[in-house]
Amino acid sequence: MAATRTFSIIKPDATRRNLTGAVTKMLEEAGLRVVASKRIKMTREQAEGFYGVHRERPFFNDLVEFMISGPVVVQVLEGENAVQKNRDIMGATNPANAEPGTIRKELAESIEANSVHGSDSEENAATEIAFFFKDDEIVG
Ligand SMILES: Nc1ncnc2c1ncn2[C@@H]1O[C@H](COP(=O)(O)OP(=O)(O)OP(=O)(O)O)[C@@H](O)[C@H]1O
Repeated sequence: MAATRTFSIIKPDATRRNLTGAVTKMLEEAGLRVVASKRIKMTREQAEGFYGVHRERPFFNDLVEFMISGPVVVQVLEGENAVQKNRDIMGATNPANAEPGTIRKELAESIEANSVHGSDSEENAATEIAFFFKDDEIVG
């Protein structure tokens, strides 16, 4: 099967606790290759745009504040079935419900401060990658 791509964010709770390496190691051990990576401070406009689908949810404002509360690492991941592989290693949104061995079970703090984001479809992955990366920043 051909390699596909997904988009990942290492969230501020993880960068704050120096877990960028630990998260990346778990992604790599799950069979994903990091083909682009940069550490950025998201602007409010970026966070609101990125999470626009959640605009009407009660947790939207807190989520935006959290995502701009510190640096994040945005990444493009490549591998066979990359979207699903990443969702599997991330674990459930709420770390309390996540399987042992997943990033959120092992490393996350709470349902909001849950250490990672990962695209939920190939279509969204393409949109999210284009939101943060130019084509020539991705080196497969
Ligand atoms: N009930 C909630 N309270 C606070 N924050 C929440 C809640 N539900 C979701 N979030 C936050 O919003 C993000 C997006 O929610 P979504 O339902 O899309 O979860 P997800 O698909 O597992 O996570 P992500 O989109 O970040 O990969 C979650 O990762 C989490 O940080």
